[in-house]
Amino acid sequence: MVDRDQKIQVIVRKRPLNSKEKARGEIDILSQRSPQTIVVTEEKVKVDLTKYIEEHHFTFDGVFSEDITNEQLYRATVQPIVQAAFQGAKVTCFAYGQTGSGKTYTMMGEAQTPGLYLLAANDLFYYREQLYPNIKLWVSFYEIYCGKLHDLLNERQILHVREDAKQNVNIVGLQYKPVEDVQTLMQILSFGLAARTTGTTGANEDSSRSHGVLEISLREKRKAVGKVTFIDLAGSERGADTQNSDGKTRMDGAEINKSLLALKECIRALDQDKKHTPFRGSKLTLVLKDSFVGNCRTVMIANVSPGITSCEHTLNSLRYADRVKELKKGGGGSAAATRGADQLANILMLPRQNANVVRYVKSGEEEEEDEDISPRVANNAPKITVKEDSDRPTSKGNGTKPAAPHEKPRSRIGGGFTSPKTQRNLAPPQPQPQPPAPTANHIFEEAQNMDLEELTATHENLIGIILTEEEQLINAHRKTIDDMVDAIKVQMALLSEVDKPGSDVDQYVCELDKVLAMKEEMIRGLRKQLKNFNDHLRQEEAMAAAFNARKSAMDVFDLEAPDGDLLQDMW
Ligand SMILES: Nc1ncnc2c1ncn2[C@@H]1O[C@H](COP(=O)(O)OP(=O)(O)OP(=O)(O)O)[C@@H](O)[C@H]1O
Repeated sequence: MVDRDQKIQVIVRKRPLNSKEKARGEIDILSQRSPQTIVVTEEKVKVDLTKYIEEHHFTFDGVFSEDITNEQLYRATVQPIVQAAFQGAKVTCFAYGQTGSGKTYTMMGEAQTPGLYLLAANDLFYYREQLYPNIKLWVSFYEIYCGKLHDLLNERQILHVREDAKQNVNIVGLQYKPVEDVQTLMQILSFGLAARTTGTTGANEDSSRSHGVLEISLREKRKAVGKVTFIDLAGSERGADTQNSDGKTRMDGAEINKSLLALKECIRALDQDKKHTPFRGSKLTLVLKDSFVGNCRTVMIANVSPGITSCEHTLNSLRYADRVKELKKGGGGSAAATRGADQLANILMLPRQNANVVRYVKSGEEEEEDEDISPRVANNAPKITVKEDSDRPTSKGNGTKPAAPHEKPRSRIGGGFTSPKTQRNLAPPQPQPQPPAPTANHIFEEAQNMDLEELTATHENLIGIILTEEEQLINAHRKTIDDMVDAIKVQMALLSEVDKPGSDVDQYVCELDKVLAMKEEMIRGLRKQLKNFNDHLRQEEAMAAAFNARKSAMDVFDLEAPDGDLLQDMW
């Protein structure tokens, strides 16, 4: 039984051999030696082909065998900390593990064996009725799939993450549903689960490739009191989908890997009371920022499969869980990542993070320093205005400035296109010369010279950039369409004025020229962004090919593979 004040617990849960494994005659390689220890019996082969057994011992806060029910697991791990949510704590429970290891079974459960969601909900409603009648429960359910957030309770709407001035992370548009009883909560959950993403990979047809995040928030009036969050993580082995020929699957796998590594670092930071929590390391950790700071209780349940064919993945899962709680080694993985990032910047000529993204900035508007990984929402973006709009705020935020004295409207045309603001808006920005992107061949050659760890970190970094750029490109596209519509309105206003008797044709020519130049520039900017994105996609393919070539070479020469820790950190 867990101490209710314990900040972090790492638990291992072993599932029983399933019927397929039994039919294949698989042996069970996992044995629980004590309430805290588990041993993996790995069969190995010597160079002279004689077989031998290597035992791997692991110790955790708790180890639960295949005989344990969901309810017993809940009583021992999550129940002791659930009530803390009513006193302001953020209670978070992760289910980690290989595909098919029992994450969903643990979280959602089955008809006769309700999982942690339902068991916790029962207790939350019980506590509310008995002790906290003024507190209301709200539920949200979303998934993070390939770096994007989808609202599972709202037709998989894409959601954007933003940080406000106080550095609180908000998920814009996420729906929270009020729940008054367990039945309603479970109906909402079933609805959300039906919308969850599964995909097809080389390894398993039904593998879960998304992180599902269920949040039950406790609020008194409109004020947040505490919350309980369950995260059913994507299959941990998905991070190793690097052999796949499909770029999207590769990208998807790398994103999963990145998020799991970032998660590990964040939990370690929480446990070590570090001042800095690297929650920006992935979308998953960014949206969970709140759960890594302040009054938190975190449970990580590592689910493991017992069959011999799962040995490697099981060892990787246990090593991962071990490092989450194994606290005194100090983080070693980030140095390689930093080196990789430097190398990436050098080889690919990339500025760090998102700075490479071309953003269309109208003249007169300063480019903002913006660390927000989500792009601007089109509606908030500065637009070409049709109406005169003298009383608008003149802050940098909407791209306007006060009119200079010499910029008085020259035309009698009523449309806003003659306003000082419009004139400034319509002035095309100066194109910035950019060096040509290195070719995929060049990247491939350079990558061949990197050591495997650096190559991995560089590749991951590039994927992170690509995922961000993809989102930004799509948003820039939307914004361009909005701006184009506005530009058409301006042109229509011009036409209607020029048709009037006594109109100023010179003025018409001048204004039309500006609008057309602006449209040209918008398209040029978008195409530049598109090319940049496309270059990075090709570069990523080259790096994946280089990695696979290097790995095959290692396999051919039967070189000693890096230890499991390193492999886990790599992909
Ligand atoms: N502790 C357990 N006892 C009995 N059956 C289990 C247990 N854990 C898992 N199972 C069974 O194993 C199968 C796979 O479990 P589950 O779907 O929960 O895996 P998963 O880790 O969520 O996989 P994925 O990542 O693909 O979603 C299911 O049929 C489930 O019923």
